[in-house]
Amino acid sequence: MEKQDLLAHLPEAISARVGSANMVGDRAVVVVDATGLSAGEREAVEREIVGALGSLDGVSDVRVAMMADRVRRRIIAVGSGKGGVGKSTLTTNLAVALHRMGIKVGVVDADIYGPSQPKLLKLEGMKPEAADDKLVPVTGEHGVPTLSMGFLVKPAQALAWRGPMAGNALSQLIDAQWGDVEVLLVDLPPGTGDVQLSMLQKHKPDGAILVSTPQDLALIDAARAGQLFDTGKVPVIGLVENMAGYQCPHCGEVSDPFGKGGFEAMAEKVDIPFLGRIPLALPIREAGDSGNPPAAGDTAEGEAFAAVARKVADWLEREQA
Ligand SMILES: Nc1ncnc2c1ncn2[C@@H]1O[C@H](COP(=O)(O)OP(=O)(O)OP(=O)(O)O)[C@@H](O)[C@H]1O
Repeated sequence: MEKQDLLAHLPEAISARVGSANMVGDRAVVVVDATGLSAGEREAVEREIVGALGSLDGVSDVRVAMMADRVRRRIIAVGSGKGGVGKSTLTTNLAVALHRMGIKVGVVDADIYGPSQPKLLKLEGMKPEAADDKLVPVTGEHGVPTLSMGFLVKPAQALAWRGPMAGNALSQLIDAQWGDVEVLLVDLPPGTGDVQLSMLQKHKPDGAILVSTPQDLALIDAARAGQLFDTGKVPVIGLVENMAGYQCPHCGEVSDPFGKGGFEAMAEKVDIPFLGRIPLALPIREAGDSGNPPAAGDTAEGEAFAAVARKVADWLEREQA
């Protein structure tokens, strides 16, 4: 029996998903594209195929293989020249904003020395389980599947880690059961260490977003020149200026203690797209502490993150095309 003969016995909705179907001796072997199907739907598809083909003359056994990982998953690394500039805050809010736009996004918190995604996404106390030797990301109320170094190790332990251990831990997070996640945002530790190297060598990102505060211009400029991303031939999607301008908690007026416009000019000079400006605003810090990302709401701060997310979505679309 040829593929067409076997497909003729399956409902159209199922045969449309069949990549290959052939007979190996008296066994029918069917490979199905299970992209986007839940575990229950996959079981139902498998039952139906076994039921339909198992009763045919000449078929004594049916094997169904589900190819769940046909999703073209893009990895976007979020990095910074130095710590404390809001890289984790941006990653969280970008993920929540992209999720609200209907993009299937997941977060890897690769910051071994200061994993903060469990707190930012209100996942503290949750633990990922393992299935088929792979971690299953946890998903909280913000709807973003997440895996964090914080789930694997205590920060004090991680301080003693050397390259290979950090690299292995990163691989466990990235090669996890991400299901139908299309975009994986990776919150990197600051600077250029073992995790970043491992990221470039083993899990080359499709693009990178750099975060900086306005007064770090010189630093990021210098950092960029020697940027791992450049040498690793990872396209920089753009720069985000965080803590730009101070928003008065009383009157809401924004002032610019570090000046204004220099960041954009710098982005232009080094020919990197400017993705947007996030104000230095008390609600952003408070939201981080309570695990309620502003991007989940419709405040001015939430809109600032949504604007960056729209540019990232544009990039994803262009890159796909
Ligand atoms: N735009 C902002 N307005 C006010 N507070 C902010 C803003 N962005 C970040 N913060 C606060 O600054 C602190 C550092 O932010 P965050 O942890 O996101 O930085 P990071 O670059 O990831 O740091 P690390 O190097 O520790 O990973 C946090 O307390 C966060 O709530």
